[in-house]
Amino acid sequence: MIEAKNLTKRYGEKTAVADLSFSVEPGKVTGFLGPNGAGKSTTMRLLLGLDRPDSGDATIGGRHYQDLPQPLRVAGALLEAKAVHTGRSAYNHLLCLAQTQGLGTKRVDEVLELVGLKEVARKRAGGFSLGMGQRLGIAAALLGDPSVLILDEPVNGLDPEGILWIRTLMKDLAAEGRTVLVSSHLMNEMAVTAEHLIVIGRGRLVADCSMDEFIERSGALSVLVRSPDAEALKEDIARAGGTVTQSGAGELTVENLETGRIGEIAAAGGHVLHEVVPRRGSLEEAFMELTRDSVEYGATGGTGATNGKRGGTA
Ligand SMILES: Nc1ncnc2c1ncn2[C@@H]1O[C@H](COP(=O)(O)OP(=O)(O)OP(=O)(O)O)[C@@H](O)[C@H]1O
Repeated sequence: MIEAKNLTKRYGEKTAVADLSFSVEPGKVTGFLGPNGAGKSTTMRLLLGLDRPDSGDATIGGRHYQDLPQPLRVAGALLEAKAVHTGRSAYNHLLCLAQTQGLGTKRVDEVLELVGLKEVARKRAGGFSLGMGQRLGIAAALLGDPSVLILDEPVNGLDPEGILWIRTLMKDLAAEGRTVLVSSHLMNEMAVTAEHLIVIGRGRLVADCSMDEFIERSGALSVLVRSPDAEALKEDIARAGGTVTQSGAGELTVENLETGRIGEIAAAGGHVLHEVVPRRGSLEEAFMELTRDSVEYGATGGTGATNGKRGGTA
């Protein structure tokens, strides 16, 4: 279990994280979302004791990360910027890490196998592609067989096969009862990976709820209607208070009215219906809707500021 209590972190004038509280439960993948510059990486660094909060507290399993005697056995992390000694082989990189925690060479071989780097284990990590570097970072996170995983953009640089692999891995790790906190900008990927969401904007909590609840809360619901009488039906639906747009020949998209009510309107007007399908909004739509006021570096209406963040290392 990860706990953040009233975390606040300032960099000069800039408040990166503001009075942020949440807890991450074991047994499910929790997605950590927020627009660029929202404070996700800073929060992860605070959780891992890589930065000190100005106020508040961050604990993993009830203890500060920096107080854990063998931290890799409790929490594994992948942060955005990699800290691999470029001259070292993947094997030696992991072996050095393992030795600091009293872990043997057997575990190094196991994680190399698990992340699919066995064949290139003796090659210089500096020559690795972005995707291979991510796999090595994930291997390092898994080295101590930890009960908590904190992964910042783990799918970054991975090809479709790699993305599917990490998705399955995260779900399996959660199903084993581990706590998995993962950030990503890929909404479609998050939608099929995370069960719970913590969403922040401008360093503050925007939502802490299940994926389903988050999408429902945004109100991004519509109904797809197919009818040979689309033109006439469209007028009846609009008269009944529905927001209706013609999305194709004989196809309508209706907002503000539920499927049952649309069926009643069609029956009352004698319109034939071929299809009435409720359409749940996407995570992307919900995210855009609920974080609209928290976007710091948007394409329009922004301040023109650039993201002046510094890379972190783990
Ligand atoms: N070391 C630092 N010094 C100064 N400002 C920083 C530092 N680290 C982060 N910031 C600022 O704090 C804010 C939050 O940054 P952070 O990297 O945590 O956001 P993020 O949600 O991870 O963003 P992204 O999605 O772009 O990776 C940003 O405005 C960033 O510029």
